Amino acid sequence: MIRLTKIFRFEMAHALPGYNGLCKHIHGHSYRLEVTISGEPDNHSGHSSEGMVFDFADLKAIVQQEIILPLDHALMLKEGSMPSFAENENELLGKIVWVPWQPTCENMLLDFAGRISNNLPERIRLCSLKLYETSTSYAEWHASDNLPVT
Ligand SMILES: Nc1nc2c(c(=O)[nH]1)N=C([C@H](O)[C@H](O)COP(=O)(O)OP(=O)(O)OP(=O)(O)O)CN2
Repeated sequence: MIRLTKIFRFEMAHALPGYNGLCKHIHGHSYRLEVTISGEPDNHSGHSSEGMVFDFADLKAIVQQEIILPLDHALMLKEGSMPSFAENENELLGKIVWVPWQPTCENMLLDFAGRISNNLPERIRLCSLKLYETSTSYAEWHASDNLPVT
């Protein structure tokens, strides 16, 4: 088994309503997301992906579609934390992503794990995610910590 990692960046604003500190206000981060998958290299000759576990380009396409396109330069807010009246009238509010959870690194990772896993072929496993919110703060999701209860 081999692990592959691809690194992504996106800019996003958020707020943590009810938080006892500055993060209760709308503020932005340059997020860095590290996505690690694992599988066995495909050594069937003649395929475009010969010798690869999974084409980095295919991993990029999944993460772009599921995470970067919807979240880059967006404002992520918890549902109910702000009236949504002006969204369609003001371009400044043109990219709000409403989520039912507090938009912390932890909850974002739980959401990302589901989105990425659902788009990977069965033979490829999502191993881990690492999300940097600042250069000194990051959260991690590991498949081994999140095994389904049987
Ligand atoms: N467990 C979590 N704690 C905090 C989160 C979070 O997502 N999970 N988020 C925040 C804020 O969004 C904040 O912007 C980031 O926190 P922090 O590392 O404290 O940011 P600083 O700029 O103060 O970092 P320094 O390097 O210490 O200056 C808060 N907590």
